[in-house]
Amino acid sequence: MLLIKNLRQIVQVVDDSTTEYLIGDAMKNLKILSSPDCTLCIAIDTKTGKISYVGEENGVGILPPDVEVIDGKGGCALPSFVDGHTHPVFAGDRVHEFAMKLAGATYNEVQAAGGGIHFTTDKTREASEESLFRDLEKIITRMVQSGTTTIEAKSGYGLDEDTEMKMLRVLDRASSSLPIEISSTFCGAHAVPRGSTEEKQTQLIVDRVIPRIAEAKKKGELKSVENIDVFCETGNFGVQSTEKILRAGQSIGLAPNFHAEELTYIGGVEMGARIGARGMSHLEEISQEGIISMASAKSAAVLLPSTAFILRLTPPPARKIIDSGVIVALGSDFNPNAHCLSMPMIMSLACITMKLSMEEALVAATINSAYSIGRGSSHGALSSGRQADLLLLSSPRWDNLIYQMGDHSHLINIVIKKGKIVHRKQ
Ligand SMILES: N=CN[C@@H](CCC(=O)O)C(=O)O
Ligand SMILES: [Zn+2]
Repeated sequence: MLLIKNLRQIVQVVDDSTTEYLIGDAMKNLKILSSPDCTLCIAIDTKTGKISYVGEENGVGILPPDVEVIDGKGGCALPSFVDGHTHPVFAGDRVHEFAMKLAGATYNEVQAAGGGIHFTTDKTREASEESLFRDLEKIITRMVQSGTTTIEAKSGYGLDEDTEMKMLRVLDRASSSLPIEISSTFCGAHAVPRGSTEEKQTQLIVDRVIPRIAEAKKKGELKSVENIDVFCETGNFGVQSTEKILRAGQSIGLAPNFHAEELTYIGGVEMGARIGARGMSHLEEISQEGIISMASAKSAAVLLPSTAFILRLTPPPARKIIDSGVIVALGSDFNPNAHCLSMPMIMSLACITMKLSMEEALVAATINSAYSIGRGSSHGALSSGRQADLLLLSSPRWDNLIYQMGDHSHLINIVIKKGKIVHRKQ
């Protein structure tokens, strides 16, 4: 057993192991335990990696002789973050394009000139599997240090069969060997490769790559691939091609979780709701009908505040989306265009640019983002029976983490994944 004691505050988010998400006003009502005398504790069964008790120390019962104790030092505990949208496997960076965008070029202009995803695709095709893994390892170390212990992570910088498979293998290796949990996503429809067409790329994905993924899954390889993604956008994949690809993914057991209505409105959300997509990301240009359809389909809206901020886009109508009862999650969208992997920064941006309250931002970055990758009842909250994925902060209040924008490396003392310490501040 691992016992974390001397805590002043425990942010449980919810105190059961059945709730899968919070919507509307419930996002504001976090379950929080407080003790001015710092008598709160969390007990973890290290054999299962699950939480066995949350509450006052005097209620924990008889401790086993081999109990390991962590002193919470009067700080607070909260669930570690689930990052609902990342592109962490790639070679090279695009700092030169950042300068172009600052000078006024739009995302689509950069891509049309052969940059953007195409630039990163060239570099990623050239890179060896080993070097992609080593780069990913460094990124994941920084994600864990900033409090993230579970991510959704996409392929999508290969676009051809072999490089997409290479990226998925890198993610699979990371998921079994690095201290982070990965829900991998096949995103071979991230862009139409140079020299191809939307139709040809759609056919390639449906006829060749998806069957190859199915085969690999059947053989017990690619254990972490769970989702299928398409960049559904003008100039990339239209609604019809997107539906075809997502349905082909669904037929081999992948959950649709895709990019929709980021730069232009084309009706991707209405289609996604109709086919039961588990999540849709970006949504800057979502329609009123789209919002209503997401609420009734229980599709998570995975909002990405750093992307809208960096590209100077009008942020999605987050208040309207929340007030309409949609399940709202957050993601860092870490990628060579939006090079921010810190979920505390993402929460701060969500509060400032999208008008979320701090409570709503935390719900979106924990239980609701867990829901967007099918882990809503096991991750993203601190209650008995849930996975012991949590952070210990040096501050007495959890919300300092959002308020002290960019200061998370100072505030996060310890990160625990499945009952094991995976980061301790030096
Ligand atoms: N919008 C599409 N895909 C990524 C960007 C990828 C890239 O520019 O490399 C995103 O979510 O922001
Ligand atoms: Zn993305």
